[in-house]
Amino acid sequence: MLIVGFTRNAASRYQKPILRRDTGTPSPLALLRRGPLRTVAQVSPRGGGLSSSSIRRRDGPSLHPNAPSWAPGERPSRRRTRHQGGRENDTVRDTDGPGWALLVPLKPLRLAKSRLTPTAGEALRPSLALAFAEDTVSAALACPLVRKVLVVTDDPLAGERLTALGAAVTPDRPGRGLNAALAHGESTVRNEDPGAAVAALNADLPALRPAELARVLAAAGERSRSFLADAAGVGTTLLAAMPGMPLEPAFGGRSRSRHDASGATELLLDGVESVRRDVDTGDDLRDALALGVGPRTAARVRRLTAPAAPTASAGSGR
Ligand SMILES: Nc1nc2c(ncn2[C@@H]2O[C@H](COP(=O)(O)OP(=O)(O)OP(=O)(O)O)[C@@H](O)[C@H]2O)c(=O)[nH]1
Ligand SMILES: C=C(OP(=O)(O)O)C(=O)O
Repeated sequence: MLIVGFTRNAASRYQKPILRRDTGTPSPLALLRRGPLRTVAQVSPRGGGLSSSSIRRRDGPSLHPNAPSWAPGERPSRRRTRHQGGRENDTVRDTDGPGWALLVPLKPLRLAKSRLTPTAGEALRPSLALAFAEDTVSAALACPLVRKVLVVTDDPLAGERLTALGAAVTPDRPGRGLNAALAHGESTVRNEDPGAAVAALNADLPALRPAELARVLAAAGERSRSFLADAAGVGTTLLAAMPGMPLEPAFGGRSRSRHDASGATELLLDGVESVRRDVDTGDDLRDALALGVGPRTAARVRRLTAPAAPTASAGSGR
């Protein structure tokens, strides 16, 4: 009885008043299998797409530039990281502004990404949410301007996996929603490291590229408080504050206008699609796949789109 009551409370704690509708096609798996997705990814001019070969080969290399070339848990040095992204990272140096501490909030996986249920189904949705968070955090840690990633989550599995990647994890102690979780993360970071600039970054950016994040953070380093609008132009994927400036997060729904009204400067940058591309719906996921997603998301999507295994009787009708 106690367990049932706890589960209900936990669910209502993370419930959203309004859920954006998934505008995807009626058949989500068909949507992910459609031709354009594969074609766009295969011929991605940036070389970062999810190729059909990387879909097929279970352990094959991902073409995404944030695919780690180091063992899980082994944090690369900043210098090594800077050269990993090749040409994209060449213009970003450690001296471009302060070191950033990134706050990444993450709901318990069993509740996260509810708008992806029509696409992923109840069974795969939590692992897809985890894959998004792993690819987001992995790319953030590979960004040369980032000196720390603090994940705010109550989820034990996510905490374990993200710690193994090199992130710090703190529980969602307030338990009063996304903005309270971020305020908690901000005070934790500022107590430990008062000289850090702080930025909140959503955990649902599976196409995130370290070099694009570096461009956004370099621009944020020139303003006292700033934000980046999401791909839909309605929400926010990153909110940044320089040392000594309060973050004042106002995420949720139409947060772009709220952050604007709060006095934060909007970062009007081109070419940072991977930082804007949050994934809430099946349509968003298809757009992220076209940009090129990280290796964990690629692997989960492969499971989503894999044809059902033939049964023993199939093909035996000769
Ligand atoms: N720690 C923590 N993170 C949260 C909370 N609510 C949302 N988040 C995270 O904040 C980011 C944006 O969240 P939402 O889009 O509201 O939620 P979501 O789980 O991603 O998706 P939906 O369930 O479809 O709304 C994601 O990284 C979430 O995991 C919360 O109450 N606590
Ligand atoms: C939390 C936000 O977005 P979403 O709910 O679309 O992930 C936001 O943009 O503030």
